[in-house]
This record gives sequence, structure tokens and C-alpha cells, in this order.
Amino acid sequence: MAQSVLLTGAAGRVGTAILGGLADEHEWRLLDRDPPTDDHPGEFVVADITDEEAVREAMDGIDVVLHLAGDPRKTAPWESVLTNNIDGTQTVYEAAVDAGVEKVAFASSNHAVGAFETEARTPEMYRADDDYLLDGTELPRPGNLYGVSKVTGESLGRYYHDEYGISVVNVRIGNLTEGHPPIDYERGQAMWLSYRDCAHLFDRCIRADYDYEIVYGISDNDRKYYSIERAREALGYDPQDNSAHHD
Ligand SMILES: NC(=O)C1=CN([C@@H]2O[C@H](COP(=O)(O)OP(=O)(O)OC[C@H]3O[C@@H](n4cnc5c(N)ncnc54)[C@H](O)[C@@H]3O)[C@@H](O)[C@H]2O)C=CC1
Ligand SMILES: O=C1O[C@H](COP(=O)(O)O)[C@@H](O)[C@H](O)[C@H]1O
Repeated sequence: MAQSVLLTGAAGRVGTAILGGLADEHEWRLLDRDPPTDDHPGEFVVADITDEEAVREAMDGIDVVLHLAGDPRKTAPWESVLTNNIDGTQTVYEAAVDAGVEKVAFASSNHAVGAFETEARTPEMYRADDDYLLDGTELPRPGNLYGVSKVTGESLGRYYHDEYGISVVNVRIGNLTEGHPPIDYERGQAMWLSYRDCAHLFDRCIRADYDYEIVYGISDNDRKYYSIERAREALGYDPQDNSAHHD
């Protein structure tokens, strides 16, 4: 059944991948501080996610929120991640709970656990013959302030789920690239997420029933140090792509 979905950060790369696969599948309300440059499904709200009133208005009638908006740079300074990623995410959750939204899928990141990639483990852990695997039950271990902001976003979800019962899934996205995995970048190939699998994964976030989840968002790469088992079990994720199938 089509659901009413609010997609924040809709003008960005992840939003483009999602809409590329799911434009006709749901009723969309798109939100970004940048106006659209192309055709888009549904209505487009130009607003900043730290604008409480605008975010409240955008939640009206929404079933599911895919919250992508934020500063995606691993080098982002504290002032930016504090405003865009932490304050913005809290504003989105507060408005979602007040509006009676059922589910929020939060775009978390591999950088929430980046510090597990120690000198002793790398580059071996990026290779198919290495069995090191993070599965989402490990404690967070961010390697930069951007990662800290993603861990904080996951914690905000934990709080709003426990306190208000809203369903929450945190998707620790790997490395999204279109058409082809990153070239000459073992780490990027191990955490590759294709556009097709990205759209399917967020479709499962919209449709599945869950309480509070942390899952890894990567394709079914031969090289991997993130387990996708929880995404399969909790969401019914069934990825089609594998970085090993590209030269
Ligand atoms: N692209 C990737 O491989 C990965 C992305 N992510 C996360 O996914 C999300 C989307 O990332 P991308 O699409 O790659 O980034 P992007 O920079 O292409 O898109 C982000 C969008 O959010 C909007 N935005 C940023 N701050 C905003 C604010 N305060 N109010 C309203 N809109 C705002 C921007 O205008 C932009 O259109 C981010 O939260 C990022 O941290 C996580 C891991 C990997
Ligand atoms: O969280 C993110 O991660 C991806 C992959 O990280 P990288 O360390 O391989 O660059 C990055 O491309 C994306 O911009 C970022 O938001």
C-alpha cells in the first residue's frame, strides 16, 4: 500500500537514489533547503530542518519519515554537525512524534563505527578472505565529529522510540556510488551501496514492521566487514548488487 513519506535531504545523492527507484511507489513530500533542479514526484518543501515551524508543517499527514538531511562530510566542523545533524535531527523527531508519524528511518553512517578500523586490522579487514564483521550490536566508535553526530542521531532515535513508541531504524550507510563501486578503494568496495540496493533498502524501511533497529546499508559485497543479516531479518532487505561483480 502506498504510504505518505516525508523525505528530508531529498535533493542530495541518497535522496536521488531513493527517488530514482521509488518515485511511483509512495506518496512523497520532499524537503530540502536547496530547491529542486529536476522533475520530482509529489510536493517539494524548501526549508531548513532546524526551522521548527516548517518541519512541523511538513509532517502533517505523514506516515513515514526518511531523514537524510544533514552535513555528510567526514571532515565537517563541529558547528555544522551540531546544527544540521544533531539539532536538525532532534527537530525532526520532535515534530514526527507530535504529528503521530509511525516510523522514522535515519541516515546514519559507517563513520559511527569508523574507529574500529584500526591500523592493526587494516587493510586486511577490507578483504573477502578476512572474517572481521561488525553487526550493529557493537558499541558505537566514531572516528570523527561527523561520526559523533551520527551516533547522537541514533541515540535520539533510541530516546524517541523508548519514550514515545515511534518505530526507528538507523541505517549505517556505507559508500553510495552510481553505476559502479569506488575504483582503487578497497574500503569503499567493501562498503559499497548501489543505487538500486539503496532504493530497495529504504523501501523496506518504509514497509517493514520494526521497533528500534540499527542495520548496515551496503550491497551484498564479497568483501565486507559489515553484516547485512540484521537488515535481512528485521527489514526483509534482499540486495542484488556486489562490488566483486565489477572490474
Ligand atoms: N552518500 C553516502 O555514501 C552516505 C551518506 N550518508 C548520510 O546520508 C545523508 C544524505 O547524504 P548525501 O545524499 O550523500 O548528501 P548530500 O549532501 O548529497 O545531500 C544532503 C542534502 O541535505 C540537505 N541539507 C543539509 N542540511 C540541511 C538542513 N539543515 N536543512 C535542510 N536540508 C539540508 C542538502 O541541501 C542536501 O541536498 C546524510 O545524512 C549523510 O550523512 C551516510 C553514509 C554514506
Ligand atoms: O558517511 C559518509 O560515508 C561515505 C563513505 O565514507 P568515506 O570515508 O569512504 O568517504 C561518504 O562518501 C559520504 O560522503 C559520507 O556522508
